[in-house]
Amino acid sequence: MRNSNGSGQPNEQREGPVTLRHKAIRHTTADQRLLDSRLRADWKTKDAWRALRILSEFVEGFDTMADLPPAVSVFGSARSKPGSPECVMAEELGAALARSGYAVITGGGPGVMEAANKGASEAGGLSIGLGIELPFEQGLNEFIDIGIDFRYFFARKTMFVKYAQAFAVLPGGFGTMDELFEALTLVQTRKVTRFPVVLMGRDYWRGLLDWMEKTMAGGGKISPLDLDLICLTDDVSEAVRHIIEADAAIVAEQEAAERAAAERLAKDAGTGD
Ligand SMILES: C/C(=C\CNc1ncnc2c1ncn2[C@@H]1O[C@H](COP(=O)(O)O)[C@@H](O)[C@H]1O)CO
Repeated sequence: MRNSNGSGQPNEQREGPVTLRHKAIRHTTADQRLLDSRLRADWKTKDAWRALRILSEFVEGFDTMADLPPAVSVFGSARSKPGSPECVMAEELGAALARSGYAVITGGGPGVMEAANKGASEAGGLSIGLGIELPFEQGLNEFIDIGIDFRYFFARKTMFVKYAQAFAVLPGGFGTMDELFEALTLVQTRKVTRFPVVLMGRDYWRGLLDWMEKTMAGGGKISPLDLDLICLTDDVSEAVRHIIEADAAIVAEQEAAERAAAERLAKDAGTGD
C-alpha cells in the first residue's frame, strides 16, 4: 500500500501485478490472510491457490536475481532519518561495496535501506530493493535499479540469503533482528555455507553481543564458536575488507573440496573401485 492521503489511509495498494485503489483496497496483507488462524474456513478453498501465488513469487525472484553479480544484503531500521549516524554509515557502506564490485540488496524501504541503496547507486553500483507488502508500506525507495515487490515475507527472505555473499546489519528494530537471527541460524545449522555477518555500530550491538556471550553461550544455549560468525565494527573499510576476505576464503575452501573430490574420483577409477 502506498501514499497515505493524509487520513492515514493508503490510497493505493499493490498486490503483485494488481493495483487496488479507493474502495477496492483491502485492509489486510497477503501474509496476514495466509497466517491468520481465525480464517480456518478459507483454508480448504483458498490455500491451494495461495500455493501457486507463493510459487510465482519464487519464480519471479529466482529469474530476476539469478543474473546479479556478487552481492551483499544490507539490513537496518526502516525508521532511521536521513542524516542519522546509521544512515550516514549505510550510505558509506553502500558506496564502498559498490566500489568493490558488490551489488547491494536491501528491503527497498526507507531509513537505513534507502541510505544503503543511495550509496550504492550514486557510486555506480547495482542497487536492488526487495519490497514487502505491509499495511503501512511506502513503496520502493528512489535509489533502486532493480525492485521486486513481495507479498510473502518467507519468499523474500530466501532471496536475501540465496543471492548474497554476506550480510551487513546496521542498527534496527524487530525486522532487523529477525533478519540477523535468521542468517545466524542458517549458518549455525549449516543450511547455508558459512558466510560473513557484519554488525555495524559497536555501541548499538554491544549490549546484545554481551548478552549472547554471557547468557546464551554461558548458559550453553549456543556454542561460543557460533559467535565467531559475527564481525563487529564501526569502520566501513574494515567491514568491506572482512567481506572480501571471507568471500575469498569460502571460494578457496570450495575449490579445495572440489579438487579433493576430483582426486578421489580419479583414484577410484585407477584402482577400478
Ligand atoms: C516502518 C515504516 C516503513 C516500513 N517499510 C519497510 N519496507 C521494506 N522493508 C521493511 C520495512 N519495514 C521493515 N522492513 C524489513 O525489516 C528491516 C527493518 O525493520 P526494523 O524493524 O525497522 O528494524 C529491514 O531490513 C527490512 O527488510 C515507516 O517508515
